[in-house]
Order: sequence, then structure tokens, then C-alpha cells
Amino acid sequence: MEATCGAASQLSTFLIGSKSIGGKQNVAVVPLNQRGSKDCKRKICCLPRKNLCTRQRRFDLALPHSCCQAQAITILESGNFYASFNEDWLLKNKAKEVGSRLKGRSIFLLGMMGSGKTTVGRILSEALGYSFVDSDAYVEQTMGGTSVAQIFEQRGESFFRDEESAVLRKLSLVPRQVVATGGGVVVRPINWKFMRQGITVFLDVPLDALARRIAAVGTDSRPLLHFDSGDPYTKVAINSIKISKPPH
Ligand SMILES: Nc1ncnc2c1ncn2[C@@H]1O[C@H](COP(=O)(O)OP(=O)(O)O)[C@@H](O)[C@H]1O
Ligand SMILES: O=C(O)C1=C[C@@H](OP(=O)(O)O)[C@@H](O)[C@H](O)C1
Repeated sequence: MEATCGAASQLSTFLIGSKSIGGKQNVAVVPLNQRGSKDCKRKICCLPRKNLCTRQRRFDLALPHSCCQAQAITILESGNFYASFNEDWLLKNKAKEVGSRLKGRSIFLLGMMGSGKTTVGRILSEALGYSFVDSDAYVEQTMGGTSVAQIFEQRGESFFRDEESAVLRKLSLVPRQVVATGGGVVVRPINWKFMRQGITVFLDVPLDALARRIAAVGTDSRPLLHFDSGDPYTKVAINSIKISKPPH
């Protein structure tokens, strides 16, 4: 991993309710799957207010109280995606609400491995009438179908990051897309320049939920978790710490 490791205590600063990801401020944050939270005005999404080019101004798309009472958003927690109907519905409705304000600007979804960038990205793109692009899949395509795991194994992470940045540069020029990025995209400062041509949204998912999901699907497509020791929680936590550290 290119980013250096830091103390575990730094994790919460970056991931829990924070708007600072990879050392960058003003990333829209979407807390998902926080079962048991008492905050009924939980934000589902924060985007810049009015002029979406103005990064300092924000508005919160708070869930209606009635939705929270029905515990709609907590339904997704559990790793049981079959129970996701309500969150799917909420996401689509929020997309309709903000769609016209986006004015065609693309959305870049950020988040840890397993945070749901691909899952949410597909739903969001459909609701917005945008195209959906998975940046990992795009890199694989440019490499003639070589999988991300193979690229890591054969060429190393740095090579993958170069390819990823090249892909993001291209994507940053295209409007009306929802882009699911790779979990480690934040470690290269240049990537922020590309992604901020659109709107960056961080999917904020607690570590235990991430670990459960990764454990359920395995680490085959996630080479950064291909180290021997540790249960899924430990692996996800270690990786989170690495990419949460601001780049030098
Ligand atoms: N909100 C959610 N609640 C429960 N499981 C989810 C949720 N979003 C995604 N998942 C599951 O977690 C796994 C990883 O999701 P994925 O969208 O591939 O994440 P990412 O693209 O961020 O790595 C998949 O098995 C997916 O079905
Ligand atoms: O750190 C990254 O950039 C990567 C994260 C993973 O993607 P997801 O975040 O989509 O799981 C996986 O494809 C690969 O390890 C590369």
C-alpha cells in the first residue's frame, strides 16, 4: 500500500462522521448501515448547496423523521442485502430530489472496500439517468481483461495506481456518470483533482459492517486484503488505517 500506516485512533477521525477523507476536506458523506443510532435526522447525503462548484457550501439531505421511525435506513444493516428495499427506495427518491441540481455533473463514490460503491452506484445511476462506471472494471478493460488482483500480483500496486489515475483523468472529462472508485483511490492526491471535476461522495460504513460483507464475499477480487494473518475485521481495519492516512 502506498500510504503509510498510522495509529488506529486516527481511523475514527477519518471515517466516522467526518468530512475529511485521505486528508481532503469537504467530501459529501453518506452514513449507511449504522444500526442502533439514535439520530433520527441522520444524513443520507450532503452535497454542495446551490452552486455545486462551490465546495465550501453544503446542504444536508436529512431523512424525513417518519422514515427514521420506520427504521427504514437501518434495514440495510446486517449484511442481508435482500432487506434493502427501503434503502433502495430512499436512495432513488433522494436521487430524484437532487437530480436537477446536479446539472449533469458526475458523481464519484468513495469508500472503503465493501462500502457499497458498486451497489449504490448502480442504483443511483439508474435513478439519475446517468451511466454507471466501475473504475476497477475500467482499468481491467484497458489492461485487456487482466483482473485487478492479477495486475497487483504481476505489476504491483504502483502500476495499478498509475492506471487508475489515467482512467480517472478520462472519466473526469465525461458528464452524467456515477463512478464507483476503488477503495484506495484516495491515496493519490492527483486523483482528487480529477474527481473534483464532479462531486465526491463518501459512503460511510462502520468497520464491523464492512468486515461482515467482506467475509461474506471473500477477498478474491481485493488483493490489498491478500495477506495471511487476521480475521476479516482485522484485515479491513488495517486497510482502513492505511488509506485513511493523509498522503505525503
Ligand atoms: N447497504 C448495504 N447493505 C448490506 N450489504 C451491502 C450494502 N451495499 C453493498 N452490500 C454488499 O456488500 C458487498 C460489497 O458491496 P460492493 O457494492 O461491491 O462494495 P464496493 O464496491 O464499495 O467494494 C456486496 O456483497 C454487496 O451486496
Ligand atoms: O484499493 C483499491 O483501490 C482497491 C479496492 C478494491 O475495490 P473495492 O473498493 O471496489 O472493493 C479492489 O478492487 C482492489 O483491491 C483495488
